[in-house]
Amino acid sequence: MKGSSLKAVTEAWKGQLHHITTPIFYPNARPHLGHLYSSLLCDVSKRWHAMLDQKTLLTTGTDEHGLKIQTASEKNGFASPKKFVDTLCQDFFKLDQHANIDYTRFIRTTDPDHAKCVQELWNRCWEHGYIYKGEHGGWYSVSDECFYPDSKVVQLAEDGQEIALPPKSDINKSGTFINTETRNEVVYHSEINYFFKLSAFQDRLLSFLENENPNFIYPPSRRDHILNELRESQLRDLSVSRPCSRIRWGIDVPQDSSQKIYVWFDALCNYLTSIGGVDAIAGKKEVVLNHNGLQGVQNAHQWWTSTTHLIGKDIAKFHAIYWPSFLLAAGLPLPKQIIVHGHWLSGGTKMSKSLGNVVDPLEMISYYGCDPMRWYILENSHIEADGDFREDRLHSTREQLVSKWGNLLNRCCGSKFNISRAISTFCSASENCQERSLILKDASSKAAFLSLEQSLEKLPASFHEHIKNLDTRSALNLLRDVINEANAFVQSTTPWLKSGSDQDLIIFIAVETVRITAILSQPIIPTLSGQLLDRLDISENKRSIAYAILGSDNSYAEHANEKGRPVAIKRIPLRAQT
Ligand SMILES: Nc1ncnc2c1ncn2[C@@H]1O[C@H](COP(=O)(O)OP(=O)(O)OP(=O)(O)O)[C@@H](O)[C@H]1O
Repeated sequence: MKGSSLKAVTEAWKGQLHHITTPIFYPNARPHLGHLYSSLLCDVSKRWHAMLDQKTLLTTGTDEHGLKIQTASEKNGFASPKKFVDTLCQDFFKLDQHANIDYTRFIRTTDPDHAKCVQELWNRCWEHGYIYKGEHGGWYSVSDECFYPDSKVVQLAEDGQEIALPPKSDINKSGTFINTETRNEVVYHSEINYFFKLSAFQDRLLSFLENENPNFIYPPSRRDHILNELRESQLRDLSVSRPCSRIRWGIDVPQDSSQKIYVWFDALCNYLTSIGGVDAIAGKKEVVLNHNGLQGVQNAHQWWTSTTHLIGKDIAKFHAIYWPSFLLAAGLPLPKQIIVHGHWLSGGTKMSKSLGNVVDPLEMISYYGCDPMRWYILENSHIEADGDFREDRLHSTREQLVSKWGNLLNRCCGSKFNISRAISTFCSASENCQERSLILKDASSKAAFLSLEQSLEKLPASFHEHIKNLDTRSALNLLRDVINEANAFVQSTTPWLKSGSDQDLIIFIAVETVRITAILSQPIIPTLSGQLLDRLDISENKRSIAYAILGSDNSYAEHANEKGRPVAIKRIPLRAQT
């Protein structure tokens, strides 16, 4: 039966909650392509789930405390770290706005409700006996905001050669030491800190990830990576505070104002704050969230267990080991899932603010447009792999949108054809496609028609299968293939040399390809797909997933074949390299 697989999908998903989170980004420099990538995947996921009639939230924001911010603020001559982050977070707002990221809350860890939430989480862990005071000595990286064991540190000689770490007593503390993975500098510190009993959660986490919820970390390769880490090395208790003498810019430890809470404990808690806070999630109090554009969200507990964290692989350990442990210690439920994606590289290494090897997404958007940039990123990445940015490929992606999709639409909208007549004839026809195809005289045209009809029939459910796992590359390949198939069909059947129902049948299936692909691509390219649908005079209330079925809308395109209608997307040259 037509559209039955799509119906099964929509029925199963309808009415459920979907909360997706981006990591909160460190505003110590302007955002780059990597930040946009995480936000974009979340935006697509949110928009797709909304199309499936789910209630959705997307939360994002900035991680504004810690030594890195304090130091960068001083270095840049700001009067206070707050003034520094107030300035830099504007770039993150701007990127979201220009990239059309439809978030419901942009949380800043300097928001007053957040400080309260962090202290509540701390208090719960403290009351349950999972936080204690002790002396801490270790290798600390300011850049990575964490301590490393001796096994992950080497000394650098003056000529840059790596030397094995000398015994502790012989460590020349004025030498240069680096972490072996991130290559960032580390320094030896000994101080009084509060510790979190991370070691108490090793078995619990192993059993959870192995048996209770093997899909908690996606993709499986990332879960296996975390599982190996848990199996092979003993978790050590984690220092979760820093003395104020070293870090002034942070949230106070509730029991001890001489200490500030470790930035990761603070930052991870944003996910709780943004949907109502600890007590609301624990079900102790009811809150009504007034998120931007979404009034009156209730039941924080249910939202929390429907939460997916999307993160880059650089922060997998913090989300998959530390975060569940903090939550378990606090007696809170765990979120639904953690999805981990790969990195955009530049010169073979991770694009990062600290290294400065970045692509400025705003620059690309301002020249090539938001939607071509969105399509390019989503088609040229895969969550399991790292990727390289190429501006010439972005340009050719844009070219393809113009020459394939735009061309198919423009052909159908030519003044020789009458889409309105074509769809009113074939949408209301009682015969099935097999019978319709008989109108076409030659066997190869009939076969091509039936093949295209089948591709369109299968498209929505297959598209869903890929998008639900954020395999946007495969999803976009499906759209591209069917558009190519429709172009080839029009080219070979030459409707401009035909008339009557022969011509109408070709135009019917070609324009239906544009309509269905534009409906499905709304989460990917929200503006451009809207313009394509506008060009076909498709009413606003017929753009939902239920209309992504051949022949499901019999009342559009009344004026589509009139001359002088605006074109959705035009060609531009590759940007001149400066
Ligand atoms: N190169 C990248 N590729 C993909 N995602 C990235 C990349 N860089 C950052 N991100 C996203 O941002 C998150 C980290 O944010 P952060 O602000 O720490 O970025 P960063 O550029 O790595 O910063 P820094 O260089 O200051 O450490 C990652 O987990 C990921 O979601």
